[in-house]
Amino acid sequence: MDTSSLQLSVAAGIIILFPFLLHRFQRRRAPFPPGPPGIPFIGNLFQLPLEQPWIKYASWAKQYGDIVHLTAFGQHIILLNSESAVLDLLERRSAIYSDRPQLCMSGELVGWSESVPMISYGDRHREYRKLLNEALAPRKLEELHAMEEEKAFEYLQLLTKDSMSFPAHARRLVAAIIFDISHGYTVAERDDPRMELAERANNEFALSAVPGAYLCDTLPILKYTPEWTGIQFKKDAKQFKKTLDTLRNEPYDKVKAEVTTIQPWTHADGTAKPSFSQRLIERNPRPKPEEELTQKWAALAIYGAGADTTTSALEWFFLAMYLYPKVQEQAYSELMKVVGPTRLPRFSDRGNLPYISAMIKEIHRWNPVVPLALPHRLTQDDHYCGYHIPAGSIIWANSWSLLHDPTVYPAPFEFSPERFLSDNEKLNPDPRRYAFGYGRRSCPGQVLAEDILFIAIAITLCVFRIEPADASKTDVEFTSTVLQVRFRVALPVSTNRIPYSHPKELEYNLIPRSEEAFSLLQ
Ligand code: HEM
Repeated sequence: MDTSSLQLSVAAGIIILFPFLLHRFQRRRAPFPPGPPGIPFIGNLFQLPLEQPWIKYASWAKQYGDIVHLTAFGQHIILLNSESAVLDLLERRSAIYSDRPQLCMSGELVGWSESVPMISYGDRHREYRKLLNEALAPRKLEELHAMEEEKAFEYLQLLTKDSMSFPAHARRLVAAIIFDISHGYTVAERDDPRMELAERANNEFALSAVPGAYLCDTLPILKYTPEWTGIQFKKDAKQFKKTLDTLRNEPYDKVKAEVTTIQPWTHADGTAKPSFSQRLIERNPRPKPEEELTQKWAALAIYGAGADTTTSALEWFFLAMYLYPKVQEQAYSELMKVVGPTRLPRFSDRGNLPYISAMIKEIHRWNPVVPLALPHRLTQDDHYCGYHIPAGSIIWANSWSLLHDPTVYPAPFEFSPERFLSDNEKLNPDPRRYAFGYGRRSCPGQVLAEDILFIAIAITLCVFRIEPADASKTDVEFTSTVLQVRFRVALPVSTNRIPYSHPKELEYNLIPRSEEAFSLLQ
């Protein structure tokens, strides 16, 4: 090669490689997003708020910008506080932002890391989502409306008998609908063993995910400690795993035993009620062990991820009704105009009840049940808005902050369904876009949740007026527990636990609307 062609080749090489080299150079030079200064090695661990972290995160955003960087023991944490950042990263770049962080104790040792919401992004997750999306498609869910109306009627009857236990009845209603869908199981009127098992599993998940409670989360090597040493965390893991395995296997195995095509030689009598599990078993009568496990986890996810969230939204509805009596009266008057006093509302009325629909949107906006979505995990280094976001970062999207931005939702702390009835398209976008999460991990149960909320809300308002027990008390207290567990343990918030939002307590009176309304329950 002569000198000139060598020079030419070098120049061409530089031109071709320049964008790549520049990108690498920028990437290496790019700083982390700004954030509050931390302590060496420990990072910002002690600054992470224990209660309602979304509020502190929103205030950091005002100080440092829409993308905030924190660390805890070397773990990078990124807080996203604007719509553009959330959608750019979690939706437009969802191929690399859809993983989940894992904990050693609750994830690996107890086994939750295989569950739909917690599993790492990959083939198994895609398989789960395929099964769930198929079963929870809007057209499929319409077939369930009659069953849901029936369960809502039962709930109203129980509420009439014992009006002071709304949270328990709401929880039972949601469980009754969900277990019917997932396993064709009928929940008992009280002390249902399967609901108790599910709550125990949730409780144990909460305990096993408490940051700092188990040293193996900080030093994963400890997981290899043999059981014969009698070490406590191994004993706890064994007990929690047993509960989780029972909850995943028993309901499914019961359906399997009832489907005659599987085991015609047993006493199975073909009595399996139509359900998600029953259809999976019939469609794939001889699954490989791996396929069967996938089916079991998918069936469990409907209860596991759907029950507490939907019940919480109903609690927020209750609270909003007694804090905002004018809204309640407006909803009631719409119901009386469309449904009238001589029957109960049905799904077929929904299209004619715009105020109720706006109220449900406002519940999702006013106090989103999952204010920070679930944590996403970035799988490869990324570069955004001039910042470097390292692979392995835990990403929290502050949905609460987006839903309380006064430039988008004026007077954001007011409960005002009217905001969704105005013609101004620029303001008050549909809050469900944020309340149900993002990208490839967004909630597959949204339509089901909306159905349950609609029927429970419409039917309650037709029969009862909800009043505060003490009208002078107007301040709301929140909790941000891991899950709403029976004993409502308030637990500190870690880098990758899931804070859910609940009202701390409900103090209300239920006043029957009329003799006529009451007689509808007979
Ligand atoms: C008001 C009720 C509900 C709300 C507000 C809600 C909200 C959410 C949110 C914010 C996420 C996390 C999304 C993300 O990581 O970006 C999620 C995930 C999930 N939700 Fe819901 N949800 C509700 C009800 C339900 C119901 C009824 C089901 C039943 C099937 C369900 C099943 C799931 C599952 C399986 C996931 C995990 C998805 C994945 O990781 O791929 N949810 N939900």
